[in-house]
Amino acid sequence: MLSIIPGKKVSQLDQAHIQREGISGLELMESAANAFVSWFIDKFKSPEVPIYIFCGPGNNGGDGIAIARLLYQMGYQISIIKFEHLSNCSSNFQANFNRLPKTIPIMDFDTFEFILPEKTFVIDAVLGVGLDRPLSGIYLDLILKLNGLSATKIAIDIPSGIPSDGVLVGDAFHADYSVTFQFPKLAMLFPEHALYTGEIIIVDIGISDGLLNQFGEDKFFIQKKDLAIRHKFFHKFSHKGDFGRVLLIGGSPGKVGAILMASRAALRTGSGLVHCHLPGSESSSSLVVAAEIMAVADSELEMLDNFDAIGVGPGWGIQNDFSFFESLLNRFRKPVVIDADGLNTLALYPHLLKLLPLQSILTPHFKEFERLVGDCSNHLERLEKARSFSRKNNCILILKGAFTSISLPNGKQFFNSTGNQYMATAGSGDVLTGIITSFLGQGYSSENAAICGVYHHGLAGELASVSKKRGMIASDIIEAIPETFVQMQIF
Ligand SMILES: NC(=O)C1=CN([C@@H]2O[C@H](COP(=O)(O)OP(=O)(O)OC[C@H]3O[C@@H](n4cnc5c(N)ncnc54)[C@H](O)[C@@H]3O)[C@@H](O)[C@H]2O)[C@@H](O)CC1
Ligand SMILES: Nc1ncnc2c1ncn2[C@@H]1O[C@H](COP(=O)(O)OP(=O)(O)O)[C@@H](O)[C@H]1O
Ligand SMILES: [K+]
Repeated sequence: MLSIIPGKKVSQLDQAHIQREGISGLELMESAANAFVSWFIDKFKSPEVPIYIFCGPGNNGGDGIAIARLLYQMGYQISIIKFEHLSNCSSNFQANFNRLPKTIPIMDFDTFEFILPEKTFVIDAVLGVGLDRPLSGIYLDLILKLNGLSATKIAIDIPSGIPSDGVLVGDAFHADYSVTFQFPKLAMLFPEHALYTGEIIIVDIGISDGLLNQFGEDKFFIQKKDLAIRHKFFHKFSHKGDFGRVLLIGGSPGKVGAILMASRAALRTGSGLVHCHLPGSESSSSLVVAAEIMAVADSELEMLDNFDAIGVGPGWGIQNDFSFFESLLNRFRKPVVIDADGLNTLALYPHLLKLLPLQSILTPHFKEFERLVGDCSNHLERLEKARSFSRKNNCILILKGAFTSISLPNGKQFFNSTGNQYMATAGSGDVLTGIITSFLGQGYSSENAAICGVYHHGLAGELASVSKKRGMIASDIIEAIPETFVQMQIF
């Protein structure tokens, strides 16, 4: 699992890597510059478009200088704009500066006129994780000017002005792409910064996962390679029972679709038997929900222990009479998945939280979460509250959105790397409930069900949106679930 290192520890991490590999800081900077350049030339093949690289005085600026040299040697048209007298710049900046071919134009910020051709690249190498205060003075002046340009804007490591682990105060560089070294910086995952980071590209500069883990604390970015080990594998003789018998509870007049989508998602995730309970149904014989889904009537809910996992909430309606929910939580002692109106009911009757089976999984979006814990002024506070909620209630808290976070009772937080904006469509959360319930029913631990669940859900959204884009609907995500297993070679 890729550790997200706090900004204040990055220079220690770099030092440890330098020592372990027996290389110099300059060589590490060269790796960072090479990693950036490989991405750049792969993405933008045309050397005709001029590139302006704005370099601050620290190592972020040093990266910019090294990148300038490498791209120049490949035939790109480069101009450098620097801020400080060389003697005020970091030693690796100076060393790279001295290696620049004399033919690269170098300008000082104070005399630079911001008249650029319409089609240009602007590369922000002004400030990186060394930012220690909000932008002001000439730095702010520069960033505001850059933001006004129509160029393609690329940030090195992090857009200048965004604090690596906090929330932006004032303004920052508006990047179309942020090419970040080795791991995403925490703040790049905050919704507040979406317009600043643009697309995030993580490039490898050679620091090992083991070393990252030594410097990491409790935050991780989920990657494809982390998934196989968390999955269960089935064999030729596996039978329906091995794949689990799950129950999805929800739906109410006008909102039956929500629980049906969750149920279909559970089937597509591999559940052996999927039952669906629509409250208020006296007899299951009159209920036809979908060919493969078995309807369960109120009277048939005596033997909850027959189920391997239960998911509750999609389309349920807020339960003004909480006695059914209370009895469910009292009688079913395996982890449950709670979403939507299940969460809203918990917010209304918080004493029910004490009845949650250990390691249950709650899947709120921001609004549902704030109904449970109160308003949050920013994402940092939301993440902190998610961590304490999970600890206090011994549950797994999945906070949905871009870069969905998964908080575990032991304080660890995982951030999902799959998914896209096209998933912001009615019912996609219901699909997630079905996927996670299915994994639980197949015998996955709650942690693995949550991590595999959000990853496959996001990947299904990506796959379905390839051809559908804005027209994607939640049913398309369900139909793409099988392809996620094929892509990841999980059979
Ligand atoms: N060892 C290396 O050579 C490597 C360098 N990297 C790059 O180095 C960066 C970190 O470098 P540094 O630690 O030198 O830090 P920065 O280059 O981010 O900036 C540090 C300088 O900016 C000043 N500063 C901070 N906030 C400011 C503000 N608001 N206004 C004006 N000045 C401000 C600081 O006082 C300091 O002088 C990373 O983001 C990355 O780009 C690494 O990621 C890769 C390895
Ligand atoms: N911009 C986005 N990027 C990635 N995933 C997203 C984005 N917007 C929504 N999603 C995902 O879509 C799902 C939406 O869930 P939710 O808000 O509960 O929707 P609904 O109530 O309509 O089912 C969540 O899993 C969320 O992570
Ligand atoms: K930067």
